[in-house]
Amino acid sequence: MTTSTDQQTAVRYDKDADGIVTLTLDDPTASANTMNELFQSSFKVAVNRLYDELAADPDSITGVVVTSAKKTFFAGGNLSLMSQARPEDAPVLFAEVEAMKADMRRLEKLPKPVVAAINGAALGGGYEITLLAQHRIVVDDPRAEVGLPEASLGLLPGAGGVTRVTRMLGIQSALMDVLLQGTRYKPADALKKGLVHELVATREELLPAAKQWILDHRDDAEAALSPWDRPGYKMPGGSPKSPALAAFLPAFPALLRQQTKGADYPAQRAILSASVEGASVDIDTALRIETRYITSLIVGQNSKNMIQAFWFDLQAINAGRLRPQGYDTFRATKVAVLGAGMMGAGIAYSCARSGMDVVLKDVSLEAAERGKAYSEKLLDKAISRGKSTEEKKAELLARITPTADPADLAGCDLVIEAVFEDPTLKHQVFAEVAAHVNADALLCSNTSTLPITELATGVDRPADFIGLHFFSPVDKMPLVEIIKGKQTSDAALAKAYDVVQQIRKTPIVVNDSRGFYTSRVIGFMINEGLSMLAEGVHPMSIERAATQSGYPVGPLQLSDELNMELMTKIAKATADAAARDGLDYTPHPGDKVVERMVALGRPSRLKGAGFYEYDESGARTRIWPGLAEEFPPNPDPEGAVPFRDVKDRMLFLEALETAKCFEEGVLTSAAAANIGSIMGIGFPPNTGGAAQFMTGYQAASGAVGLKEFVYRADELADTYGERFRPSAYLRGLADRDESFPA
Ligand SMILES: NC(=O)c1ccc[n+]([C@@H]2O[C@H](COP(=O)([O-])OP(=O)(O)OC[C@H]3O[C@@H](n4cnc5c(N)ncnc54)[C@H](O)[C@@H]3O)[C@@H](O)[C@H]2O)c1
Repeated sequence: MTTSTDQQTAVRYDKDADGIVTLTLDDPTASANTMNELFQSSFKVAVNRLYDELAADPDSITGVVVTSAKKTFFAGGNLSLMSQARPEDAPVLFAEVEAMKADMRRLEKLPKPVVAAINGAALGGGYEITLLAQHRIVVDDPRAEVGLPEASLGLLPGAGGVTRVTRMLGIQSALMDVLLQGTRYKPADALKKGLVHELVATREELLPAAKQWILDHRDDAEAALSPWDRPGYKMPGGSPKSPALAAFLPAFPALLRQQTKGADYPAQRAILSASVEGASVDIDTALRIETRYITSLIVGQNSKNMIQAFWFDLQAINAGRLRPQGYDTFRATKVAVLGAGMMGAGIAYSCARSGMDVVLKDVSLEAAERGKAYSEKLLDKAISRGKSTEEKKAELLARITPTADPADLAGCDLVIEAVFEDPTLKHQVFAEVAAHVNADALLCSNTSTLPITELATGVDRPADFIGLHFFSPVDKMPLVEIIKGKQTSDAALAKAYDVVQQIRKTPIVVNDSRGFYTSRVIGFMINEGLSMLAEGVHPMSIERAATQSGYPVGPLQLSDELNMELMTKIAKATADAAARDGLDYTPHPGDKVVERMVALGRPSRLKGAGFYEYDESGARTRIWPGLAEEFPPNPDPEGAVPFRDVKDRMLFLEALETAKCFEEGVLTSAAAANIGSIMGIGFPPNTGGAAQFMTGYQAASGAVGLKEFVYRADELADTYGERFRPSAYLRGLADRDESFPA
């Protein structure tokens, strides 16, 4: 019997003959359920109705099932609205969140059992709704993930998530397993963690199982209470007042700093505080404390920056914003990977994993087989971790054919070249395979620095030639930079975009330039770090400034990894090309440091000697003590360069070069700059990426925007040199209150 009213609602109310009410979340105005106004008002109506019916007849309702009619159970908060909230909106926002949470609390306290029947992903706000239930059943489908990923967007689970998960799992497990990392759990793992109580195999079994649980517990008064509302409830692992936990608690902020390498993530700090402070007080007070923290995060700048990159930009790229429209989706079936070295081996694995047949070609069969053995090694590791099986391994390896014979490339509709970084050799290998692969095969080069337009002169079909820049290690790195040469056709670009998505990586698209976007820009951060070394900044200050800004590693470590011999070669090639094209080229002050390290025979980790010392296994042991003689640190720690400037100089120079890439048309989209810089070259994720760092820059005064960025860049230029001076283009954008193209 359906008793829904005709009025528009996002929460349908149906009662069956057993007195079980099913609340079905089903927003008629959108494809997914979110915490919009309609949902909030519909939820209030539904909860009021439950209480009204029970007031009239306490036996009229046996229990409540909460489920959803959408593909995902519930998609969470409304991020578009959140990213518009300003500091002055805080009081209104606080009241709105509190009102919503009051209704949620009423459902939780209903004197009848509530069961969540989770039919699809319940992340963030979705999982918070299920926490109101005393029993959670989820369909065992890998898409039905549960968890609270808010931290990855600079937010916290502020609709009761921090408070209830803390009470459910205890402070330590709540923070470490669920809240701080924002981990998403597949159903079986969620069951193991205690985030859900029961799995069913199919969607069809979900409602019957939920209703059965209610019928089985209809006479059990405790079943209607959440654990934390039951008499005698004790928090798992103890409350902050219990001596064991009290002794351990002071270590948490340090642990967090260690995890983030000292980088500032306001959301993680707020989660820690909300969890611990909330655990010391009654649940209603705890929920209010949580509301205070979420309000301050929503109106702050950090969440806006992170939401821009990790939500809006990623979504746009996945939906094809950077792909030319009007071309059919391309699916590669057989790929020729030329060169089975470090990159080729990884590319072969990634392609085979996505189902392509791979012909892996090197100069000898042995070299090609060594490349294939890399896939075997990765798969053995995955099996030992329970992430793959012998059958899957056999299946994947069977798709990779190692060879030295170009005739084996017959039928390939895709070519990815990854031989040595030498334009003549690259021309040669493309010429060698041209007659064997399909006449319309997409031709891609994985060069990391050579301009695509020049490389394309070596093939008959430059329109089908494109750069596909992978990052190392290929199997782990999520990004591929697609480089469009002058003659590359839109059709080829669309195909390349599809190929990257086919191998389940994220594409960014840029126009041709030496070093494209990523390789070009990261060099500036490294060089700036090294030039500060020459200025007398202590090497550890430089490394720490980088990691405290949110870079994964500092510029000295990065130089050792990248190999300074290679960096010298790239700098020389760049200078030569500039001279040839009659362009201005100012050597960077950091180049001298690199040259000196090479001359000293300390070029890289690979050679066992660089800025750091390494043991036999290749592990870093300490900064090379001789460095202090080569580049004596200023005895006054702040004397050379104040720490704030050490941080800003690296960030700003990388950002300013990003702006130059927009100016030159290398970059045409802020989404590409943000995602490319974060996922490809480790630009600090908490900034939202290199473009967002400029447009969302927050000055010490609290003011936000490109104008503030330009002002600070001018300050740096006045002190440290003209390379920090914003260009007329950037200044123009700031003056006109404009931004980079989305
Ligand atoms: N190493 C990185 O981090 C990285 C990142 C992105 C792009 N790249 C680019 O990828 C390419 C390969 O780099 P790598 O690090 O894998 O180098 P590598 O030295 O590990 O491998 C190169 C392979 O090419 C093979 N090769 C040489 N001539 C060949 C020929 N005529 N036919 C077939 N194979 C031949 C070599 O035998 C070797 O196995 C370079 O252009 C490099 O700039 C490297």
